[in-house]
This record gives sequence, C-alpha cells and structure tokens, in this order.
Amino acid sequence: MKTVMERKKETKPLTEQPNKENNPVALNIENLNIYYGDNHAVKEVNFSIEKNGVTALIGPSGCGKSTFLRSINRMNDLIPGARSTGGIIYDDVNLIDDDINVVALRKEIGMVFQKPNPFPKSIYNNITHALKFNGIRSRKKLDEIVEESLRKAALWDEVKDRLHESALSLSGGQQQRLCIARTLAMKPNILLLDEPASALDPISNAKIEDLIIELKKDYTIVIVTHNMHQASRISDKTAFFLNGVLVEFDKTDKIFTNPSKKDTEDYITGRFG
Ligand SMILES: Nc1ncnc2c1ncn2[C@@H]1O[C@H](COP(=O)(O)OP(=O)(O)OP(=O)(O)O)[C@@H](O)[C@H]1O
Repeated sequence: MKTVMERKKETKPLTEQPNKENNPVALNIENLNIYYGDNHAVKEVNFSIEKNGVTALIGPSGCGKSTFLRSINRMNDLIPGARSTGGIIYDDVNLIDDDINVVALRKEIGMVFQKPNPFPKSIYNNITHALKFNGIRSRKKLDEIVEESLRKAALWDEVKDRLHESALSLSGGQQQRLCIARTLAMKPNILLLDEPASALDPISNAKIEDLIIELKKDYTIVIVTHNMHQASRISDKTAFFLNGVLVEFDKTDKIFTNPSKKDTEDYITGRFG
C-alpha cells in the first residue's frame, strides 16, 4: 500500500497547477457525495481550495460543513455507515481512495476540533507524544520542534517557563493554541479547523483569529465557523452550504457584500439559520 507521500513523489504536485484565477490549488473537490447510511449529507460538491489561503465553510446547522471538513482527512472513516463518492484531489491523489494511508494523510492534513482536547500530559509531552511515536528520539531535536511549534501557535512566551506543567492547567484559549501547536509539530500542509474558537472567550477568540491570519502564510487553512464576522475577518474565500449542497463559493468580500444567490444573502443577513 502506498502512502500519500510515496504516491506524491510519482506525480507532479497539483499545488503547482493554478486554478482559473491563477492561484495555486491545494485541494480539488470533484463531484463529492457523502452519505451516512441513507442520509445524503453532502451532495455533488465541486470547488477548489487555494493554497496558502483561508477558506471558510458556512451554513446553517446540519448543512454538512463538518461532514465535508472531516472527509478531507478521513475522520468520517470512524463513523459506521459513512461512505463517500467522487474526489478530493490532493497532489494528484484522490484522498477518498481505499488504498490511502490514513495515518500519513493525517500528518499532512491536520485537524483541530471545537473543544480543546489536550492530552492529560505536560505541555511539552503534548507536542512530543506523536513525534516520539514517529521515531524522533533526540532530545535536542524534540526541544527544537517544541519551541518552533509553540512559537508558531503564538503560545511560547506564555508557557516557556512551565513546559513540564500539565496542559490541563492552561486556560481554554491556551489549550486550543497548544492543540494547534501539536498539529503544527507534525509539519502539515493543510490545517482543518472545526469551529476552533467557538468554545472560547472573546479575547482568546481574537487571539485564535490573529493566529489563523498569521498561519496562512505557511499553511492552507479550511475553517468551519458559525460566526459570520469571523468568516468575513479571516477568510479569503467562503463556501456557503445548504442542505448538503454547495450553494455559492466565491471571494469572501463578494459573498458578504454582493452574493449571487438569494439563499446566501438570506443566510448572511440572518434571515434563517
Ligand atoms: N456521525 C453521524 N452519523 C450519522 N449522521 C450524521 C453524523 N454526523 C452528521 N450527520 C448528519 O449529516 C448531516 C450533516 O451534518 P453536519 O454535522 O455535517 O452538519 P454541520 O453543517 O456541520 O452542522 P453543525 O453546524 O450543527 O455542526 C446532518 O443530517 C446530520 O444529521
């Protein structure tokens, strides 16, 4: 069985191929359908996600945003009865193919969830746990990655003197930034964020938003959010879903100032959902 990385080496990376606006593409979504048993949760979705940008997924509860997001790094595999058809094309590999190495995939495409979920371990060990599992043993190397990841997640200055204290002693916002640091330590290309700030206070929320804007220089970010202000502040492109259908996908400015579809306008102006 070939890993995502092994298959990548054989092909020209899709990321070198521009989309119609001439921006490099990280993921091409082609006729994607996702089902839970008889429930057709995501229907014939087609669009491309740009590299080094923030793509926001918006829409009312139950419209399929999280299902779509989870399908990108195959988290839906854990749900009995879930199945997908179509394509999520990443570096010329279809991520829904059966022979994808899901462990390798999840290193390249990391995910952060709504509720911070640090391990009940020290701050340091939260970051090194998966690294050690992947065979990195050198203390110097581990120290370097811990510092680099915590700096990237804008947490280093707050925790550098307490790296061996429990992660559970951190505030909710700090725990979420630690979860982002833990994901960054695996050196992903893409970050999937499922409402990463919705369980946090406004100040922590603002820090996460600032962090996302900073991180998009180095990563492709896809974020599910119910917060319209957040979507308009931090994203470059926005995808509006309704009943599993991608109703509209465009530049965020356009979606929020002059949407093409009435359903999009009704949603962003709060008329439903
Ligand atoms: N684990 C699951 N098992 C079965 N059906 C599910 C599961 N998760 C979601 N669904 C169904 O898939 C559809 C889309 O749900 P999903 O959670 O993706 O929507 P969402 O837009 O992310 O909603 P929310 O904003 O409330 O999180 C819904 O009909 C939901 O009931």
